[in-house]
Amino acid sequence: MAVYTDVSESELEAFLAEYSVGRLLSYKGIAEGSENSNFLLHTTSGAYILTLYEKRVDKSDLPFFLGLMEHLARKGISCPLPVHRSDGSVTGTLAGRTAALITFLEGMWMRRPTAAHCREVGKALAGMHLAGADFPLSRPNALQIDGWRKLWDGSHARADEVEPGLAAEVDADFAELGEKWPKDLPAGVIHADLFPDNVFFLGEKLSGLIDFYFACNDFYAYDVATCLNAWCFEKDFSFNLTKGTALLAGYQSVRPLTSAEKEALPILARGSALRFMLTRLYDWLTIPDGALVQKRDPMEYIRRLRFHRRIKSPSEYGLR
Ligand SMILES: Nc1ncnc2c1ncn2[C@@H]1O[C@H](COP(=O)(O)OP(=O)(O)O)[C@@H](O)[C@H]1O
Ligand SMILES: N[C@@H](CCOP(=O)(O)O)C(=O)O
Repeated sequence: MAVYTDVSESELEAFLAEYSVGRLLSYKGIAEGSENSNFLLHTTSGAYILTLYEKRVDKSDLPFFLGLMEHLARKGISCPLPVHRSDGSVTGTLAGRTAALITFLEGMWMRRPTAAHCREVGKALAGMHLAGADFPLSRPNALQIDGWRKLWDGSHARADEVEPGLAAEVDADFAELGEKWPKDLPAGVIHADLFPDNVFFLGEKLSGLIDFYFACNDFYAYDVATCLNAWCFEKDFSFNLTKGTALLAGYQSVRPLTSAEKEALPILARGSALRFMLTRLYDWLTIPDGALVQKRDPMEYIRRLRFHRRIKSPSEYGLR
């Protein structure tokens, strides 16, 4: 459920009066998503998404996130476009929250992506990396190793409640990743959360990317590694080599990886699995049952971590 804040019709109409989007016809909360409150709106000029930013989004990051969507859309990437208000700004206040209106993207996310979808997502990710290269703003990745440590410090004492031995197992990952994490790879603006629920398709054709609220500056290959984790594992946690091959070939058809990036892929995939395991674990242990925030299973990413620890060569991901 991702409607944390209720919005009344009269306050929404007052908010919309600052936009040239016509008259409000209908609005409803969207159950999907986890960080913010989202509503689907229909007005006499079309469909829009209204987002009320909740407490996990730092408001000072909004110019980066919304500016990035605008920059990418201008460069031909299919993603939502923030709608400007009459004073030129892209955010206002609604129901006590900072809020923005963005354009509606057609399509749906794939619950069971195929290799063809993986290839498309690889191409789109590389296209986004190239298009973001001259975006003038930057935002450090708060979820790099120091950020992971903070999450781990808040979870370590109770980690063995999820699986006995987990605390020691993950301590060893931290030690190894701290030592082996690459220092210098091609970097720029990355999406950082390009999971299937953030990519829309119309049939097998990718229709757009959404949810840029983790976007930041980091290694491009780290974004590729995140996609391998999110798109290429099956429900039984086996890695699907056909999907990995398709995703990496799709990416490289637009932006070939350097040999240093290829070599770093196993460690980046392991780090990315640890990052998502940690945010999930932290939420799992700290969010009370019955709260509105959607809790995701950290074990899914522990299983991926174990897979990456055994990788001997990047070719095991399907890299050519
Ligand atoms: N521009 C958009 N066009 C169409 N649907 C959207 C758009 N943005 C968000 N949505 C819908 O809202 C849901 C939640 O959006 P998302 O940005 O992932 O939220 P959160 O940041 O809270 O996770 C998506 O799964 C999708 O159904
Ligand atoms: N993709 C993350 C959670 C972030 O959720 P989103 O709804 O903002 O995409 C995970 O799976 O752990």
